[in-house]
Amino acid sequence: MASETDARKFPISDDGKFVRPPSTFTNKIEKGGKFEPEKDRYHLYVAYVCPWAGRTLIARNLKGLQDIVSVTVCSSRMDSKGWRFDDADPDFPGSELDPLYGSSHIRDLYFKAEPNFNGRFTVPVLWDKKLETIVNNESSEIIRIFNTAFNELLPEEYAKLDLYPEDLRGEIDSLNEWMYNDVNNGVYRSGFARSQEAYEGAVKGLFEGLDRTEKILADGSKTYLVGDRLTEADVRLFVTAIRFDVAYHGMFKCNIRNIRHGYPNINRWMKNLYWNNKSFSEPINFQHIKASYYHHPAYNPTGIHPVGPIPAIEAL
Ligand SMILES: N[C@@H](CCC(=O)N[C@@H](CS)C(=O)NCC(=O)O)C(=O)O
Repeated sequence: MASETDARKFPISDDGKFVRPPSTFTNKIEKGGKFEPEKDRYHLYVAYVCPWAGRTLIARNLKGLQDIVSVTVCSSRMDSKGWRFDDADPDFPGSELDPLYGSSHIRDLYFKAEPNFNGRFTVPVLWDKKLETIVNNESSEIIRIFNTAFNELLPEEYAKLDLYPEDLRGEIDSLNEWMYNDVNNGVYRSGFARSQEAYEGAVKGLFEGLDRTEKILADGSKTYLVGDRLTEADVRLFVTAIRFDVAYHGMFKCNIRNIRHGYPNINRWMKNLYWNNKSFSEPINFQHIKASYYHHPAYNPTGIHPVGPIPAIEAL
């Protein structure tokens, strides 16, 4: 794998495939552990463009953690040092300053946590204000932390919401596995492929994954993916589905079909979550999503981003 210094260049294998590196901070928050569940101790750094960060924002809302875990939104336009805060991209609306250290870039936090850090400077970042370090930078783990770690500090209605219920774990795990590879990461494997063959392999797998998802949701016009309850599986698919027509269809050449015309059941399921549940719609910023995906000099040198689709998501 080529070594990459510019944060906007993504890891590519010799045959042109996009290969997502594993996350590097994978601690838990738990009673009696290094990271104890406490109010006002943890801070989440995100970019609205990022679906992985989007998972954590939705889970934070669903679990009512807004007063327990604070959030900072950085600009959705990277530069050569990666994600930047408002002072490094002041013209970008809706981005914020780093309230903890006044950092200019997300990478400053990685170096604060680990001076010799040599991985990728990704969002989301779950930061510990007490020990001044990164707790976890893997969204699938952060949403599980949010699901359980703070339950004792939460009112009953939020504590009892379980996004990963014991009786559905087997089904959720097996769905997560192919859905991550084919769909959630499939859009990136299509968009960041550097050979025709790698792109075609990824995009075919992606649409097979969407076809499979469509069938699951068609079964009795299901409201949720697994069982009859909202689970993390819905959160994980939603963040990809909501970006699909707006960004992946065009920028990542995922254009065999789109969601609104090609997948009526995914569209119905997505619209229901977006329009009927504020936890899902609140962290969706279509302006950031478009501005960022189309802000890749290597893939879109003019930086012009498309006007459509209009509307970004259809009405119910
Ligand atoms: N496994 C990570 C992936 C996070 C990730 O790749 N985030 C992207 C933004 S969508 C990122 O920050 N990329 C910056 C880079 O790779 O330099 C997770 O799910 O949290």
